[in-house]
Amino acid sequence: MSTTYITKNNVYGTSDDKESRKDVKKSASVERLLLVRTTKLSTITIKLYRLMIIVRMGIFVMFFKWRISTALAMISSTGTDDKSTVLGMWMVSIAGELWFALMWVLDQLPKMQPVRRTVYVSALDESMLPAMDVFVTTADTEKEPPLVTVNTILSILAADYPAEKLTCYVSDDGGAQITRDTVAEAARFAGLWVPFCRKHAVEPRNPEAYFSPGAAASNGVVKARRGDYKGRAWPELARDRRRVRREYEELRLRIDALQAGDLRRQQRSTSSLADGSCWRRGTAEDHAGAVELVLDTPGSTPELGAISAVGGVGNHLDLSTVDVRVPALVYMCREKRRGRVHHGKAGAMNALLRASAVLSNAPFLLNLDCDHYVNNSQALRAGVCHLLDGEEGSDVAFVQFPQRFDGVDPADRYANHNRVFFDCTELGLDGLQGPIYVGTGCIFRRAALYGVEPPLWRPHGDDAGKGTEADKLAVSTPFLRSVHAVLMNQPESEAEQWNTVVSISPPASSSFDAAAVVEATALVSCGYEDGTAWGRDIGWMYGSVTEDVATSFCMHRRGWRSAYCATAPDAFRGTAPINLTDRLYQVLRWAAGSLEILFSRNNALLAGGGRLHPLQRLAYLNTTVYPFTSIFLIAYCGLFPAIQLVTGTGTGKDAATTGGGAFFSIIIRPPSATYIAFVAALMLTLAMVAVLEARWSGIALVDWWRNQQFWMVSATSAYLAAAVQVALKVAAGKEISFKLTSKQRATASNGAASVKDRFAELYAVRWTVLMVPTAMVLAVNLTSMVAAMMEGGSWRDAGPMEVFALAFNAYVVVHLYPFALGLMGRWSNTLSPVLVAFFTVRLLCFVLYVRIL
Ligand SMILES: O=c1ccn([C@@H]2O[C@H](COP(=O)(O)OP(=O)(O)O[C@H]3O[C@H](CO)[C@@H](O)[C@H](O)[C@H]3O)[C@@H](O)[C@H]2O)c(=O)[nH]1
Ligand SMILES: [Mn+2]
Repeated sequence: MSTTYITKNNVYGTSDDKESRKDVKKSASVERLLLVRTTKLSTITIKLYRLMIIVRMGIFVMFFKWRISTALAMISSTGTDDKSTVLGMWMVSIAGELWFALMWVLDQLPKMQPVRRTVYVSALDESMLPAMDVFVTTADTEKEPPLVTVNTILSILAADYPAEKLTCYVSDDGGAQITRDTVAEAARFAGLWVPFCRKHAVEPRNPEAYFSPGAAASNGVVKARRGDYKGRAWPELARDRRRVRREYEELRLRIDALQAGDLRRQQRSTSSLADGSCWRRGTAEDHAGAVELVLDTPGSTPELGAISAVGGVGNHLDLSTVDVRVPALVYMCREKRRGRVHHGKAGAMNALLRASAVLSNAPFLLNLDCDHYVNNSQALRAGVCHLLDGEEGSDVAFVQFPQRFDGVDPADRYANHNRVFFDCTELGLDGLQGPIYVGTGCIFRRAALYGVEPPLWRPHGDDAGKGTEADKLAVSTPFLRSVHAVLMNQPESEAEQWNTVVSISPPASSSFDAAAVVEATALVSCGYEDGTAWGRDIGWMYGSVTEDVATSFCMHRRGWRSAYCATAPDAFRGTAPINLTDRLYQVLRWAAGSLEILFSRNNALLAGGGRLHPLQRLAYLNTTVYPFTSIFLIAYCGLFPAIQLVTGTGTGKDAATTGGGAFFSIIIRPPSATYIAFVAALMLTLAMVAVLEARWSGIALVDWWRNQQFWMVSATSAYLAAAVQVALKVAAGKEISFKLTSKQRATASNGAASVKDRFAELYAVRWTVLMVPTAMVLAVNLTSMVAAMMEGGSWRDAGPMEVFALAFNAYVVVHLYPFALGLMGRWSNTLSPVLVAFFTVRLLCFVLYVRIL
């Protein structure tokens, strides 16, 4: 964990709480409140890590110097006839090696200065807490089950945050009546759920996760045990829990019934099209806009509940000592019309940004995908610490939390946890200008989304509002007024920061008036953005299906910083793709979105702005060019072995006489000691960097390995497809669509079922064309190896190219192996004998071949 997490009641705090509390007291009395403490990592491990990276870069330089000079010498000694072939082959091979080296450097350099942050949540005074809007996006009731969204909403409403300062907005891009109905169901259940959570300090505050057996253990929350219990009397919790659980079961049934009814209506409407509009506002692509107030903002004074009857006579829930207020809840569905571009999630977020501006207009907003629920009720407060942290905090545009997932198989076969990114890369970036925004679990400063400059770069005395011209972002007067209210409140200095917070925190009015709701509806019409700078300079960026990377790039370029906030237990948790096909399509969308950014005005190399930290620029370059690796990779592990096969031999002395073998006759030399030493040094330093990285970040080596393995799988499948998609977009203008990831969970959540049964769906084979290149690489590998085996010859005839191809083949196969296991179906978890045999033979071939060489 990068963040030591200190809470008010100390229930979830870490062991060194006492010491931190002393710190807080001391610093509070001396100067201002200490909310965040940042420490640079300076252990011996991190120093060795930096050293190793530099050493490896040194080896790269020497290697390429040697390689290029050898190549030049060989080319010049070649007969004029073969010169161009030889030159071409050398160039291709060296280009590939240079690319791999460059990718490694781009990935490593921004990780050299990681920081750790300690957040002092307990230092936050209740009255200091600013208002917060939470945006939840949902788009498709089939891929995003309403029950998942309902749970997310409930976890937000029950978060430990003043009820009058919190507003939850749900955006429904599908325009489905069932979503509207289930939001209303969530609101009704919240009346019971929120006070229950408050009364017993329940965690996590997502009913499904709280009630389902086994879930608590897997999401880092220690299940309430009698001994740990700090709230009211234990028997009372047990009783209340039973009652609330019964109500929750009924909520589930009602949602099931709504879904069944929806399905029936859908079936009917497909048979008679005229009926289609009565269950929806229209279709998913064509419907009217709507903003509806589901729960109004409560008053600012706590309201104690009563002893309410739940589930019939004699079943009472005593809420007479609990504040029963529930935060406001708004349902929103932006207008969609056929033939218009809606910009996927980014469009929905911008509509939310405007609609919320004329309603609650909170200075900070949290963005959550419909499956990402609040797992730690203190998360919002932890995020606020970063944003309110004095002068430094005022330059923070957003606070990103790590993405964590439920329902991933224990082996994490498809590298869903992405540990290297979330626990190494983002921490490294936090030491520079801040982490990259990753789409969900992120708290934004509203002003930063209106395209203004951070205070740090603003000329003194200049107010933030000046930078934004009205015609750039608005045609609506009430909206403009709300924007100005936010921008005028932008702090100029540290002292002002506190004033701002205090002046913003009490909500402007205790309830939204009808006129505001009408205005909000106008703001989510699909023509609103025409002729404005939305998506270009304002709000979430358009033009890429990874709107997150583009949006954060624009903010960092403007000089804003961001902060990383990893809490224990995890702040938010979501669902990961359930099977390989889904996962590959997810990776494909990310890769295509990245390349879209590369070919846009937000290109990390070309986009101006001296405010971007140079290493930050490298990090953005890395996150936008990486899919091209597929081309080099496939050339190396597909093309080179294939050439070997096509030319008949790679090693035979008669190579020169067979067609196309000229290349090998010249290049093939005994593998020099220099070459072997280089390969060994490069591999060894790679391994050492990995081990040190795992040590300083606390991830397991197996996580690192998963990442490598899945990188190889995606690079030989989805990345290639992404490159093709983007080529089509650039050449023929074919737009890339936002294909949603399914949030269906592995079916059996029964604690008793074995791992194999629980993840049966995950291991099931669902063929996708994306796997074709991967399968080809595997096939070419196998055949080339067999061919080489059968060929014989003397080791003196082998050249560096061959040794390299061999080493590379082995590397590829080792990495693809677990993927092949995945293809074999569910029983593969216990190492299928067929694949073990395949792998052994492959290794044997390798050993034998090397001996023959
Ligand atoms: O037209 C659309 C498309 C998507 N969404 C919402 O966007 C979110 C993300 O979609 P999902 O398919 O779950 O994306 P992931 O595969 O999980 O992608 C990650 O990466 C994306 C960028 O590619 C980010 O937008 C996501 O927030 C982030 O979770 C979901 O809540 C959707 O409901 C919309 O509201 N409207
Ligand atoms: Mn998702």
